[in-house]
Amino acid sequence: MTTADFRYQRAGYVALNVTDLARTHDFATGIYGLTFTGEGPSGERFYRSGPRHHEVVLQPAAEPGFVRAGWELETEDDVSRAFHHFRQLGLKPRRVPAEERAALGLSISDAFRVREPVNGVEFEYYSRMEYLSRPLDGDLTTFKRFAHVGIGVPDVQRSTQFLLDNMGFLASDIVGDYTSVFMRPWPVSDHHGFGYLPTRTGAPAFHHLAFLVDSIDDIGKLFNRIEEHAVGRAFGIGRHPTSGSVHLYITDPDGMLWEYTLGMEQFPETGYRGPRFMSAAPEDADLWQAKPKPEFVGKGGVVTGDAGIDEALTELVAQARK
Ligand SMILES: CC(C)C(=O)/C=C/C(C(=O)O)=C(/O)C(=O)O
Ligand SMILES: [Fe+2]
Repeated sequence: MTTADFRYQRAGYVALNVTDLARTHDFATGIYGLTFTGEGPSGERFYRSGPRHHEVVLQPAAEPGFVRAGWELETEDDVSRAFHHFRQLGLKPRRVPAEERAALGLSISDAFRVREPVNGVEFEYYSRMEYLSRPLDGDLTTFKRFAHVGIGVPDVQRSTQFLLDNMGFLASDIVGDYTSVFMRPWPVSDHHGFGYLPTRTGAPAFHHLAFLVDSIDDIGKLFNRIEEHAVGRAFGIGRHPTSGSVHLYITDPDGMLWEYTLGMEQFPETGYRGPRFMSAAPEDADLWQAKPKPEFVGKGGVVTGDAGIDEALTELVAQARK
């Protein structure tokens, strides 16, 4: 159980800024294997691996980076409780206007956005995303679902503590002296839906996104596809000691990291194990001794904005940073 009185259903989606939408579109569909859903009114493009309207949003921008993570809650009541929970905390949640919800496939859901105050990372909450019955494109990969996003931050421990204390997350594993922490939005069973990792810039930075795939064939085929198309490989094929998943990280045209992950540990709703304190020694970094390449630090910033963070939050932010 967490201290939050709302329940998560799944890690929903990630929105990214990209500098060349056409090139990243070709990467997302032709290399990574996602299906293009369509374009929104501001030129943003939606991509999916299954029936839900989208799991990735790509927005054209001057600089690459993370815009927000979307979280599906179990019911509309959960969305309402979450909204009041964050408002009571002083976090200033903002409702997503109806026109924007319609573009996001959320016409019959309430939806709001809120920034965690330690770093300004934006989360969106909703409960009902449109299902599309039309078939997926192609057969490059058999996906299970969108899995997680990783963000680099200056203070992993403080950042984690805020999510555990206030945002309904549980820690699954802690690497080193809070070098990285992998968290799950309770009661979602996947080992993690969100991770904090070291930042390469001193400021919040995008690290990677990941989708769960169905079989080792999907990982092997991606490995050969990236070689054929001269796409960069940042880490893998390997196996994470933390979630136990088989992984392969590749770089998109902006150098941002997209991971395939296979077979991660599943947690029960209650009676789960506590977080483990994992060794951060390089020789413990991968069960198959895969070595991260220099590109594994990632690329891209985090759009932190300042909406919702004002003087009323100074005390909360100061506490969270202490
Ligand atoms: C090498 C990194 C820090 C690491 O430990 C990654 C772990 C996992 C996992 O356990 O699945 C990730 O998904 C990840 O951060 O990509
Ligand atoms: Fe990952």
